[in-house]
Amino acid sequence: MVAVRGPAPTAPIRIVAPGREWGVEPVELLVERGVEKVPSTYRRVSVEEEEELMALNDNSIAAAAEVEEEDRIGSGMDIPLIDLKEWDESHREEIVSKVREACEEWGFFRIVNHGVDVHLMQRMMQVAKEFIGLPIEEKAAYVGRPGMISQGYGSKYTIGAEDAVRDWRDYLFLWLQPEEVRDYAYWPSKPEAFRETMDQYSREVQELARKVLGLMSEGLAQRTGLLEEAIGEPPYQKVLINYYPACPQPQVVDGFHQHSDIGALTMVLQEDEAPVGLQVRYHNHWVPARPLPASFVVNVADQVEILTNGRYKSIEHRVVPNRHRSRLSIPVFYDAAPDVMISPVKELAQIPIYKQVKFDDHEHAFYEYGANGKNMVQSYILSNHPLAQPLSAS
Ligand SMILES: O=C(O)CCC(=O)C(=O)O
Ligand SMILES: [Fe+2]
Repeated sequence: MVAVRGPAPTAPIRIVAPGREWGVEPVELLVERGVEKVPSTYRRVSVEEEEELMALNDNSIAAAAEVEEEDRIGSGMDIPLIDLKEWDESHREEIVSKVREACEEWGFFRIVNHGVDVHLMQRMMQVAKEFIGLPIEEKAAYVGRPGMISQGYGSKYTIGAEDAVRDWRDYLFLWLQPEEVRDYAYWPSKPEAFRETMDQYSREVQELARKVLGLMSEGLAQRTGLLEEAIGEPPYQKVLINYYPACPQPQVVDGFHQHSDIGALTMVLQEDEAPVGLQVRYHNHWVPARPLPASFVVNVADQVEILTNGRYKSIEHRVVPNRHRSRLSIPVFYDAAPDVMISPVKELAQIPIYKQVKFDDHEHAFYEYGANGKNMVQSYILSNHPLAQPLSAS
């Protein structure tokens, strides 16, 4: 199986022999082999710590494991839900203030009646599922280049930290906008509808992201355009198809280790029938972002936190796998172009908290060292700012 040529590729097509160039073996293969204990490279909790926890919780090891898993799923809280119906008309003011409050307090919210065709959302999830369901030899044709920020199929982000603990996750990563950055060599040719669906999805979600940024700008400055202009034209767009296989020991691994997103804004489509996987940090709780049909989970990402001088929060989140079922998610990232310099917008920042950062440097640092909470954003806090000592928690 070789990479199938797509329309108008912008980079040389690489031909990969199946399974030959995995930077890291996909989690799917471990699961297929029926591992009962996760390999140590995936463990976030040592065997000793796990045993201690279990002994503390209950004499029954099995029950303790379940309790631990329940704890990770969080309590009865939920992220804000915003209905965008009539957002261009009578309800605009109300919607703008809900968006502002959600961005200030949670950094996360869910939107419904957002204007993206529900059937398109369902088709996108369906083609993603069909791609992930292909035999591993076929997916191997799209394996990403080792050693760089790469588009394609794989299981490991970090390119610098060789010994970084791995996430229980396989993924397909594609750059979507502007169209010149697409590398169609990595766009699956199966299922047949994948490319056309992704193309349409990319356009509709980008339009929605722009509108949501407009609402976020209005919440700050009574006008659209503030954040969109700072991010610049053309904005970039990337997509992940995240696949979290069922895990025999979900209590000791992360599907996606806690992180904040690096771009400006993320819009996540979750698999409806799947178990809760995404959890959002809210003060000292991990709050589950439960699947809700026809909705997107929207989150503020680092660039917007910096631009708004910390007023809108790019909040840490993580994904936990499930013992019995896999889960798919499709986040789309709205980012600045690599050479855009991001710093607090003057209009919003009498005393800037953050120094200026080039988006490219921020993005490279993320892929070099991997997701690690909010470490990167905190390192941009100006040393003479009161928040620098101690570092602000989000
Ligand atoms: O799987 C999810 O719901 C979210 C994944 C995520 O946080 C990311 O891809 O940045
Ligand atoms: Fe994320």
